[in-house]
Amino acid sequence: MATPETRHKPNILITGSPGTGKSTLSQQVAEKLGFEFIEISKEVRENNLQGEFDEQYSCHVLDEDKLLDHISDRMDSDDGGIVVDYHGCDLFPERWFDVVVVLRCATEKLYDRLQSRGYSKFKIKENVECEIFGTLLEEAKESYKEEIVHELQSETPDQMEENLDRICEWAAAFKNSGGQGPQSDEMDQ
Ligand SMILES: Nc1ncnc2c1ncn2[C@@H]1O[C@H](COP(=O)(O)OP(=O)(O)O)[C@@H](O)[C@H]1O
Repeated sequence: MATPETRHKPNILITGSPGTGKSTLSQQVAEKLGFEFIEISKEVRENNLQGEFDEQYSCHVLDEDKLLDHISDRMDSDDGGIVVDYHGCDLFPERWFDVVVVLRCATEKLYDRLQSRGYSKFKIKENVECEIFGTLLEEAKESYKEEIVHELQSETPDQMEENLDRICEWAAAFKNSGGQGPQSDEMDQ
């Protein structure tokens, strides 16, 4: 079972409230680094990993056990080099990730992004509140070592580009440290 000490390339989790830009950024990071991209919502849809249907949110609830089983071989491999995108982080084993990024976005912008997706008023309110309370950041800090958790603003295309560069630098720092995990002083520059 791989750990940050044995992994050849870092595994990166990109999390945040829906609409903060996770899938767009994750795709770019994976492309730039030549890493595999696991978009959890797509993985769940394509592999029938849903649980029951939630009427209020008008979507299927995730079957967490099925999902973890489904991706565990890849996540526990010593190869590493996987970018995961999901609006949650406490369901994954802590050992799976070397870098955890929490994307943040101002409420008005997030509201507009979710509205243009055609979300119901209820769903927009729930997701915007999740962002206001910083729920995902809190969850990430409770689930992973603080030094690997990074909060990044994701409101403008410039920020998206800066975030891409920073994450790639952290991935390189992991490699330079010989698979010992990125050093916190290198990561916070
Ligand atoms: N930093 C950003 N600057 C401008 N637009 C962004 C930014 N991040 C995301 N977006 C836009 O917001 C929308 C939601 O992004 P997406 O990546 O689907 O979010 P998520 O995967 O977190 O739900 C997309 O239309 C995307 O282009």
